[in-house]
Amino acid sequence: MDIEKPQRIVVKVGSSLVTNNGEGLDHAAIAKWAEQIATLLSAGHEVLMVSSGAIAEGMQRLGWTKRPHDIHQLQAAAAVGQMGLVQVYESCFARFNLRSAQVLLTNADLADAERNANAKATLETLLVLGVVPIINENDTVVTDEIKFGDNDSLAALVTNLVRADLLVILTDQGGLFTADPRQDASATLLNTAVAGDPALEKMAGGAASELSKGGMLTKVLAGKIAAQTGASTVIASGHETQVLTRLIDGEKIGTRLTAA
Ligand SMILES: Nc1ncnc2c1ncn2[C@@H]1O[C@H](COP(=O)(O)OP(=O)(O)O)[C@@H](O)[C@H]1O
Ligand SMILES: N[C@@H](CCC(=O)OP(=O)(O)O)C(=O)O
Repeated sequence: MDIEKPQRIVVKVGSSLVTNNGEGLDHAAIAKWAEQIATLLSAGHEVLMVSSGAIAEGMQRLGWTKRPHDIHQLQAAAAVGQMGLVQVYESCFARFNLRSAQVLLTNADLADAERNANAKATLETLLVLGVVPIINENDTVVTDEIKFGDNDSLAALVTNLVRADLLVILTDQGGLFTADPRQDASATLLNTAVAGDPALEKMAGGAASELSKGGMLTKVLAGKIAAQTGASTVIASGHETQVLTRLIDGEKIGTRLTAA
């Protein structure tokens, strides 16, 4: 690992990845990311996580098998599920003697100068303390993000906020394909592209399941936002073995969107 050049990295994990086929949170997967993040921290890197999964976990805890359409029920599920989400992260990071912290934000918070400055100062302080921030949308106070599954753009805004070098969006596909691989078997993986290229938006389709919302379009748009502060974005599969440590070691995995 390149300890000469430590990087500040935002890692976003989506609902499709953090949950176990509708059977609650995937503890084993979360433990593996925690282990890799522990390795990155000990090499001098700084890592912030943006994790979805509150609604999925809340539905599980409430015994709901179908995602409700009522927005307030979704908000209630997120409030229930967020408890479980941060419990799993806390216990997984504790295995590596690391502390984690719950940070709930909205796009509107980051658009407000005073709240933006406070969020930045808190996150910077957590990083200095060696604590891993676990960020999610504050679903109690917003509805748009739930409707559009916009944790991808929240991750990009966090990348801008803390001037991270890299945004890694882990999902259930190997990266951005020329078309949705679930619908088009001939789709091929893009290895690199320039963030903000409008052609990418045409390739990106919607989400895979009822549990996740954003699909690939919000990831491509997140790459465009992250590039505004010079960060590259990698979209890669969270199922890939040691994906985070291999990426930071310079291995080419998934799709890299570079800032022009
Ligand atoms: N061009 C594309 N390349 C890859 N995946 C795509 C593409 N277009 C649509 N998708 C879909 O996007 C899904 C990932 O988005 P989503 O389900 O919202 O994941 P997450 O919960 O990780 O945010 C994939 O499973 C895939 O079906
Ligand atoms: N804040 C919500 C995230 C909503 C969502 O669908 O996000 P994602 O799976 O990243 O497209 C949650 O934790 O369930």
